[in-house]
Amino acid sequence: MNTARQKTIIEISNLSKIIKGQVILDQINLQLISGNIYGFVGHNGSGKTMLFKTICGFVIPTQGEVHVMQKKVGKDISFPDEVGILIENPGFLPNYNAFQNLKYLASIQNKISNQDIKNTIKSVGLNPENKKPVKTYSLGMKQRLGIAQAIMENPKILILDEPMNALDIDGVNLIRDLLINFKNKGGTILITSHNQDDLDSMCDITFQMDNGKLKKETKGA
Ligand SMILES: Nc1ncnc2c1ncn2[C@@H]1O[C@H](COP(=O)(O)OP(=O)(O)OP(=O)(O)O)[C@@H](O)[C@H]1O
Repeated sequence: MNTARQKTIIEISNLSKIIKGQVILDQINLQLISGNIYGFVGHNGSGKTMLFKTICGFVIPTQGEVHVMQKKVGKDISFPDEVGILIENPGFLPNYNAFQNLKYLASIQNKISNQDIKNTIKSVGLNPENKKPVKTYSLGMKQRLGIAQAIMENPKILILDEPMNALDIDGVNLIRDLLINFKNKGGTILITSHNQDDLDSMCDITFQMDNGKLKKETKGA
């Protein structure tokens, strides 16, 4: 769906990544419109994480270009602004509690208040007053905190690699509602999952990655 208020938010042209002779991303072209949820599926090692890292400026393309909000990543900007990212395990400080960890990260930009941080922690089903250090958290609790870290500064784009990993059924439902709410307020989401049901229930468009190549697969709900 493309309405007058929606615009191209991510544009990828002829993107390839080759490491030690192995083609990891293979001439990817992609134009994403704001206000949608885009799902990416594919076998282990098909290149989903590498694609996300390239969009975030963590990996430099061998060939091709990535533009996020009309700025060329790696040229106009090193890392795109206003993007919330969850890729692999977020590196939390193990002896800090949830609030202290997010406060520490939020102090880099200093855009949000302590109350904003507490509200975000609550929104992912954690207790902002929990004083236990994050090293005592379960995998699912750490994952929820990782999602909180990605959304807390109210970015325009969310890039989430396997956000539903390790979540229980309540967690999956909570995060799904939170992401749909984010989209309904105009946000754009790129998300991977190995669970097709997770993606079908919220994605506008799903892409299939296969051996570094990308193709549009299905029109979701
Ligand atoms: N730093 C690296 N150096 C060399 N090869 C790498 C590096 N990072 C990833 N790869 C390779 O790139 C390919 C794509 O990996 P990627 O992590 O993007 O897959 P994925 O689709 O996210 O897989 P999964 O579903 O298992 O998370 C794999 O063959 C992987 O071994």
